[in-house]
Amino acid sequence: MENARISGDLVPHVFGSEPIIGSWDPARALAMERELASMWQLSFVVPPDHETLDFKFLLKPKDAATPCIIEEGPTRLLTGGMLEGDVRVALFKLNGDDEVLEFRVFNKADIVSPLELAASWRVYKENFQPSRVRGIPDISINVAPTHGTEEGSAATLELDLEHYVVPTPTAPPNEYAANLAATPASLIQTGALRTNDTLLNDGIQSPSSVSAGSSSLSADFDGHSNHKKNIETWATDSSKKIQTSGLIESKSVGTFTPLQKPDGQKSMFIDRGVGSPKLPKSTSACSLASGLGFGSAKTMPEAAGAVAAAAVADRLQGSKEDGKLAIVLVGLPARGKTFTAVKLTRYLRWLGHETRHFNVGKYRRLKHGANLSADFFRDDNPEGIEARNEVAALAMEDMIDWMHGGGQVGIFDATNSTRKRRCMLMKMAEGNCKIIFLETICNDPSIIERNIRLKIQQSPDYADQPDYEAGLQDFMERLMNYEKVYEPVGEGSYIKMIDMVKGQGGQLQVNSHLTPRPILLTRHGESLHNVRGRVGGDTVLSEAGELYAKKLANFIEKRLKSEKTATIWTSTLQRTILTASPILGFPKIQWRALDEINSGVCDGMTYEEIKKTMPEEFESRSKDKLRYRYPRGESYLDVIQRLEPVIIELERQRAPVVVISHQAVLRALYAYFADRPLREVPDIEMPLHTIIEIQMGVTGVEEKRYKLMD
Ligand SMILES: Nc1ncnc2c1ncn2[C@@H]1O[C@H](COP(=O)(O)OP(=O)(O)O)[C@@H](O)[C@H]1O
Ligand SMILES: O=P(O)(O)OC[C@H]1O[C@@](CO)(OP(=O)(O)O)[C@@H](O)[C@@H]1O
Repeated sequence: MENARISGDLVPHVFGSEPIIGSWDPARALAMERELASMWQLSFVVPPDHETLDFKFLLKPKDAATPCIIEEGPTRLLTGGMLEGDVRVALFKLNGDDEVLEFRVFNKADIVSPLELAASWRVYKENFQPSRVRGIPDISINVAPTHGTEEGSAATLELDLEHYVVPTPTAPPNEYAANLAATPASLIQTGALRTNDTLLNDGIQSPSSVSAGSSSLSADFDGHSNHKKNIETWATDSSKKIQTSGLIESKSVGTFTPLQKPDGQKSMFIDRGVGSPKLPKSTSACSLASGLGFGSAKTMPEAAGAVAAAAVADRLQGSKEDGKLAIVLVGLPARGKTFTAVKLTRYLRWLGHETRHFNVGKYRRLKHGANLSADFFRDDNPEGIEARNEVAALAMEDMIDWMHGGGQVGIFDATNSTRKRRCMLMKMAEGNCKIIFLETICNDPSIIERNIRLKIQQSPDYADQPDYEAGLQDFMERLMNYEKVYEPVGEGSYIKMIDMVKGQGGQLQVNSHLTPRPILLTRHGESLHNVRGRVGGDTVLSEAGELYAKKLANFIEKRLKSEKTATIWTSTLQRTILTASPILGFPKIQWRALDEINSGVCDGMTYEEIKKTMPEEFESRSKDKLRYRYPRGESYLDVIQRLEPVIIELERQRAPVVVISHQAVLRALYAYFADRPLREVPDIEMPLHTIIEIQMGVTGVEEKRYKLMD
């Protein structure tokens, strides 16, 4: 709606037939947002086949005591996202009809993708119903600002967003960035580098044409682009960085290959072993893209499997200190191995593992150049096979050397498409590191086609190939050569990611010798408040509670005696800390997130007292115990939300954990492992003096209960 004259103390609203717009209650109308000085807007998602939405506009004065002003004329009807009939102006009579305010009305409907629609509508429909019980609503949508929005503050916002652009603070040099492109030591030491490729190295050794740390590079790119560039090489300590104009992705050093730019200029492409976005090379590439309907392709969902695989590898890895793990990718070309390797590297680093990505394709290009035809990859080309195995071995040597130097998880990125090759790698790993194979399998032709197009556009292998079709032809031949000899993984520890690339569906098959480890859940020993039936509080243990604490310590000593290590987690309330105190020999960690549900104003009361003194609270809680939030306290939903980091940490633990916590908290934790639905959480049986053992094997979750005393 638009009206240049409206003053700030009348806020346009929408009200009508659906609960989201107040079910015809002006007091619960939905406020419109001020887009511009004179434009107010409200946008929301409705299913395409939604029942007709009846609504009207109304103006709500800031002062709640003043009545709303409802627009003149019949109810407006919204069907399929569009207004029925003519979009008439909205007329409001003010000051006893002496004045009429007129708004122009605009209506625009966009189709949002089924994914976005389903996500937003389902989430609203199912989970985020405004809480119907006493207490603060779980969410409130578009509540009109109650204070502090001075008159027209939004209107003063400059529309030209560039006006607000500030320089991005420069991040300190990141030694990881060089990782992907650092020129492999094994190739430099063996002098195996191609001579006519000009190399910037990481300062280990400088080929004649470039002196490490030189401030300029004279490179012979096809003769006619022999020009000086202001460039600094990137020394191993990455203290220096490349500064130059015209370079693409100058975040790392590596081989430079001239890149065809549309205006015929030569610039330099850096081979980091991973594709980096480049300008399309020829119209055919564009037409193919649009032909595949990728013209408007949004970014594809992240490789979900990579994170899942990392979680498995993270558990396989064992305690961070001494584990060495090689994650060896397996898969045909264009199955997203490198894409997955990059995500895996980033995620495992985030988990705290010293991780590095070794891309064998990069070794091959460095040693044999980036312009090898499909023949090089034929299974009846002995030189090709010899050369490919040699660079794979060189990469594996580098990885093992790196591990001896402190590296923990190496991501070995190559097709590794035969049992013979994988056997060679397992032999090299013996005594140096564990190996887990990560096979990416993609059966979706549209994804494969998309990957191939991107590969030819982005891969260093085709950086010199100006003709997209020729590149495509060659790559398809290369693919055929690999398909002829490809042997799926069936040996050792492995994870198969099957069609997981779209982030929807697909499956992860894990065959690895993950030693399952137990998680022991138990409430604290009986507390003085438990004896008196009082909730919350922070009381000490009763005599029975103290006896339980001793029995628990004996139990844990026996149950975990074969474990190298374990940890004891408690809340910050003394009834759990006192329960843990007799346990010896294991580190104890106090989590505030494990504190009992906060009963707010009811803390320390019995249920009888609550029922007598706050009947409406008691009534509300018994009606919806999941969503009910104690005044100035928490709901079970609040407890569940604050337990997410605990769950993530429990999933990552490789050693047993003993969780000593509280009734409500343990109901929520147990529901996660036992896969119980949300609505059951507040009523799950969680008796005192009982230990629930959860065994998290690869096949699923087993449970066992020990009742140590009544
Ligand atoms: N899940 C994905 N989402 C988006 N792009 C992807 C995905 N997987 C692969 N790609 C793109 O497809 C191309 C081929 O993937 P790549 O990882 O290089 O395959 P491989 O290493 O198996 O040969 C690359 O340009 C990559 O960016
Ligand atoms: O949600 P309900 O069933 O009230 O159970 C939670 C209550 O359990 C109690 C005991 O009544 O927990 P705990 O003793 O395990 O700390 C109270 O502190 C807590 O408010």
